[in-house]
Amino acid sequence: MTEENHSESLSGLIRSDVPENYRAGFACIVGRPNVGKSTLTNAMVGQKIAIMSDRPETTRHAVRGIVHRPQGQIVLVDTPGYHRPRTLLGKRLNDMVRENLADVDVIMFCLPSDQKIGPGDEYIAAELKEARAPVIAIATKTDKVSPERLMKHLLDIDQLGDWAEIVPVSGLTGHQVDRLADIVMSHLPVSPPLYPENEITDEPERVMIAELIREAALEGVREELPHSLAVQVEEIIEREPHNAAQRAGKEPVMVDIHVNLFVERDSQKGIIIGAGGKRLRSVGEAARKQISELLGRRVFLDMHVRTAKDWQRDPKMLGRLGF
Ligand SMILES: Nc1nc2c(ncn2[C@@H]2O[C@H](COP(=O)(O)OP(=O)(O)OP(=O)(O)O)[C@@H](O)[C@H]2O)c(=O)[nH]1
Repeated sequence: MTEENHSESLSGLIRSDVPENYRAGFACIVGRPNVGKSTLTNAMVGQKIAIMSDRPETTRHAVRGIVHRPQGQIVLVDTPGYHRPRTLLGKRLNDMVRENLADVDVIMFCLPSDQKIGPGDEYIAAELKEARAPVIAIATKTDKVSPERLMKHLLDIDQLGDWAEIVPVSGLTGHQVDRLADIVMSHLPVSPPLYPENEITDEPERVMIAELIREAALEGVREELPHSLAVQVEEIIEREPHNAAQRAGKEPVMVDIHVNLFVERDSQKGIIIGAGGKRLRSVGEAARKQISELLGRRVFLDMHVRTAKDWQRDPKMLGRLGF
């Protein structure tokens, strides 16, 4: 995005107390699955937004976090990562990544320190050669390796491409995260703030709710349900106020959230639901707590498990599920 674009669309947000050389813009985090993109996003933003997991390919949406600093603002786009496309879903994910890359001011490329650079990283490095934006190569998970191993990794990264900077960080301990934010900021255009200061994400609540439920539902059964679960938040309905504080708008009213969990085969329904519905109840309880925290109000969660055969290959179904 150019400086002109920023100031055109954001003239309404210019504030008098913004420093003269304030910078703001878009940054995108790329890398293979499981390299620490979500953890780094959360560390930079300072609040849990992206969904973390021990398993690859959970970040299916371009969740944005916003990093606020006195001297600037970084709008982070956490991408799903590159996949060699096998299904329509895989292809859409790659398209999303490309679209994001075309539109950012800085690209952050994560390469985990505890793993050697491999074909997956080389594939992404080759794609990034086409990018217009400067690329900052990041050695992630530095807390997991010795200084010697880290040094070797940094040299390997240097050999892999032409980077604006190479920065080692640990999203887990926070080591060097502030420095990384400063470096990213220095590559952004001079621009007024793009978002109000209290905003940490512009991702629709619906998507975040769906991600939280999907995470809870996959807990412990990922082996059986690798990529066959999709979550659709059908409706979010506010209840009538039930006390004086709620009527006066001093306390948020409770919300009912209606959700569909789609699996590909009937046999997979049982895995999600569990004997006598026991598992689904505990999934609901775990997700409800997190959603309640996210929305800052009490939540009633109504979940239905349904079969949608081959949803990953059906464009209409993918559209309905937000892909
Ligand atoms: N020790 C250590 N572990 C980390 C660090 N960053 C991430 N991890 C772990 O690595 C795993 C994957 O991290 P994520 O942040 O989910 O990785 P991702 O790249 O967003 O993964 P996808 O969403 O699958 O693309 C999780 O178990 C994290 O706890 C780090 O700095 N240090």
